[in-house]
Amino acid sequence: SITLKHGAHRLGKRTDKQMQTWRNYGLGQFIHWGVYAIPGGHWEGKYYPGAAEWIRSWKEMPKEAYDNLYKQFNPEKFNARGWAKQAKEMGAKYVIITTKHHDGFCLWPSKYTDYTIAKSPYKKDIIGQLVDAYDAEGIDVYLYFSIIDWNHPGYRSSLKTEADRKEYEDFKTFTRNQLVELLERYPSTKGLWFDGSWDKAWIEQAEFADELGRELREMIPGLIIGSRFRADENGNRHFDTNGDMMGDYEQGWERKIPETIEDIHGNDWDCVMTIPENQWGYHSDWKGHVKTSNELIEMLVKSVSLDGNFVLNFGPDGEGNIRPEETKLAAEIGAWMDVNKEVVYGCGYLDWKKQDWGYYTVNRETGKKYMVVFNMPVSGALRVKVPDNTRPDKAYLLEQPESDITIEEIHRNEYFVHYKPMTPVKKPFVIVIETTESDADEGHYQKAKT
Ligand SMILES: C[C@@H]1N[C@@H](c2nc3ccccc3[nH]2)[C@H](O)[C@@H]1O
Repeated sequence: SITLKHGAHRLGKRTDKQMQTWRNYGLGQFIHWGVYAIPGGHWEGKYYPGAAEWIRSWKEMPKEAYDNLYKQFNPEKFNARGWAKQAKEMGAKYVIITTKHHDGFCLWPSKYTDYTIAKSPYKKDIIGQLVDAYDAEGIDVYLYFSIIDWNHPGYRSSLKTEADRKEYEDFKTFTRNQLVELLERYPSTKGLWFDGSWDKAWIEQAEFADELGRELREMIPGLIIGSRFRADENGNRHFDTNGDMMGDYEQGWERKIPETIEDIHGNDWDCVMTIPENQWGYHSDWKGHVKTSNELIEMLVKSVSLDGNFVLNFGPDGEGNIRPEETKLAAEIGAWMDVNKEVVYGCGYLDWKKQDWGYYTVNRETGKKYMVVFNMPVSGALRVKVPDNTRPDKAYLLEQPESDITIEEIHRNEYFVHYKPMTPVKKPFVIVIETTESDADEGHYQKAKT
């Protein structure tokens, strides 16, 4: 490997308490809220086919019109306590809240720009209310911050001229000032979720970004920052020139989930996911497939089974309401978590061969192993392959600990867990499987000669 001044500053996972807490969350909530919720994906009767929070970039949206929307932002229905209560009931252990998206509108009264909530009819600090409400529910708060800022005069996506560079210096100072301001105002923040860091201009700021990250981490010991924040001195993002991840967890899984344990390269990671195909901010007319709670629960369990966190996005409307579709899904996920949360919280990857019926998770403290079943085989026989010197002794339904499910040995290190549900299976369910470390098997299985 080569020597880097601004590459990864740590190899391997962070082992401190704050990161252990992060690793054990399992389920998080993303909130995308801002003035883009006012048009909600439409303008003068025209439908915007892109992501609602990007409507300012649409050729049909006059920039002037968008940039004046804040003058009508007055979300009277906004109820931070209600949002936090709903997230608690869903089972979210952390929340990531947009402080400022690509449009540059600040949901907190920043003193470094007038383009903030303080200058809207609503006036009050939205971030402060959300931080207090989620803290009160015991849900850890993380702040989303977009480096891209279409409102700031010094922002550039690339630096072509000396004038660009001079302007961009002001933008860099502004960016640092806002981040320091956020951590000073909201010291209970556990981490920052950076976005919009793919511009050439920012990629060239390896030294500045590295120094800024150091300054922010000094302000809040244990602060958690993902791999999307900065590039190394050769312009490499997420992974430096030596292939080592920069930051505390991998932030590359946006609307996608790793397939195998090899895909995560031994790093912590989160998946951030939308309910429709690709809408983060409020769009009043979702087109295409809207994910069901069964699909979202499978994504959650698949993420946990591969040692990651799953963060589900909510996009409140211009009035401050959580839309009915999201309320319904939050309730359905919450009902499932009420019964099955122990297969998510504090759980991770079990190195048993993945089977078609679903996913294994294991509790990192207790070693308790779970089979989370999504696809019941017509036979009712759930195949389980165990590592050498491991013998499954007992299996029972998590919901009925007194149930005793038959385990049949069918081959060396291979078993059928025979389960015939009494009633039609409508939601994923969990079988707990207990094992003992047995000595080498008696060798009564003969390998074929071929
Ligand atoms: C977490 C998500 N990241 C932002 C985003 N902007 C993009 C531009 C191009 C490709 C992907 C993008 N994701 C989305 O607007 C949302 O905030």
